[in-house]
Amino acid sequence: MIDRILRILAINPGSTSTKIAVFDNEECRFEETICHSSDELHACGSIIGQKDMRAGHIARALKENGVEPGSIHAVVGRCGLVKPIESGTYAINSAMIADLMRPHAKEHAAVLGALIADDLGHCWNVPAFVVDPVVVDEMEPCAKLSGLAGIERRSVFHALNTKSVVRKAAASLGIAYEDGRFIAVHMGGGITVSAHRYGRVIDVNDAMGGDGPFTPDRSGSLPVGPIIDMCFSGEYTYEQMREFISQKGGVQSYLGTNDMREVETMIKQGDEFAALVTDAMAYQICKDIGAMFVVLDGRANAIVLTGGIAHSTRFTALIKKRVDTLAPVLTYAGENEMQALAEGGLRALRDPKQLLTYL
Ligand SMILES: Nc1ncnc2c1ncn2[C@@H]1O[C@H](COP(=O)(O)OP(=O)(O)O)[C@@H](O)[C@H]1O
Ligand SMILES: CCCC(=O)OP(=O)(O)O
Repeated sequence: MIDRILRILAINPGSTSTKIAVFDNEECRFEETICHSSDELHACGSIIGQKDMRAGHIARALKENGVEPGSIHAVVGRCGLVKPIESGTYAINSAMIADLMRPHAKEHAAVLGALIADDLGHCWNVPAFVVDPVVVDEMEPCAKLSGLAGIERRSVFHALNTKSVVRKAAASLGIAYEDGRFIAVHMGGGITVSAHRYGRVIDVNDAMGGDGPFTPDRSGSLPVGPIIDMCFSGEYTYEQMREFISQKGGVQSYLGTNDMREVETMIKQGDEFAALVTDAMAYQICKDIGAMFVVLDGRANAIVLTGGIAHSTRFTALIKKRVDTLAPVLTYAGENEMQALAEGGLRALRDPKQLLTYL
């Protein structure tokens, strides 16, 4: 018997790009990354204000690639900061849309994945799903305590990509994801170091919360004392302080760019400070890998490096030299998010019982 071909549109909005792909079953028919200039983004005013602009690019890309909307069976989007939930594929419903419209959810472009998928699903009368949102929460109770009553550690990370690449890494080692212990390091705009034990992410730094290593444009964890002083100095607004954590911290604050390719060029041209900043980012990542190794009771099948920065062999070498005695280091440069979105959508279409409900 020949399987019916199911066509999936996958939508993945990032802070500076919108990736879209169309899959016929597991096979990618086309994939396109639409890069947005900062002028194009600023002209929209806010992340939510970018929705129509990004949706317009998607419509154009579908047309150019000869994909008729009527041929699509489901739309699957990356999803942003909704409530903490279990890993899986969720039907987009009114409760999710209401949560995506809350101010805190609008801080990251991933919110647009669900909103655009929902619009297109209604327009084409097909189901709209999200897969492994950034708020997948499988953290152990012990990992939730911050050290101050009233502040709980959050699970906000690259769940979609890291679960997908760790599955691949496990398969390459001949073990099931659900049977192994892995440390995944996603190194992109945000950097997260996650401990995967038997298929669950039991601890991870908060990608958006001033936690973990510094990144191309986020501060990561900071000494709290000086931050309190800055907050009350009268020199900075609330929004400026938030920006240090989410957009204007990290490499951006030291070197004036968040593009690690530019930083590599600076280093090649002899810029010693750029080399020091890069070394420090790798050093902080390694400290968190060490912490997650301990979270996994000192036993890991592999350390998996992924995300855009994993394309840099100079950078991955800086990490390997400190941690390759702990476990084999496997590199999956870039991300596997489009495939992971499509696979999540296909699972839900083929077996609707697997579809989870967002409450
Ligand atoms: N070949 C490369 N060498 C070094 N850095 C790279 C390379 N390719 C991409 N990057 C960097 O990766 C970061 C973006 O990673 P990516 O995973 O695409 O981001 P996001 O997690 O935001 O989707 C940027 O800082 C970019 O400069
Ligand atoms: C919101 C958590 C995931 C994240 O940081 O994504 P980016 O690296 O794409 O900004």
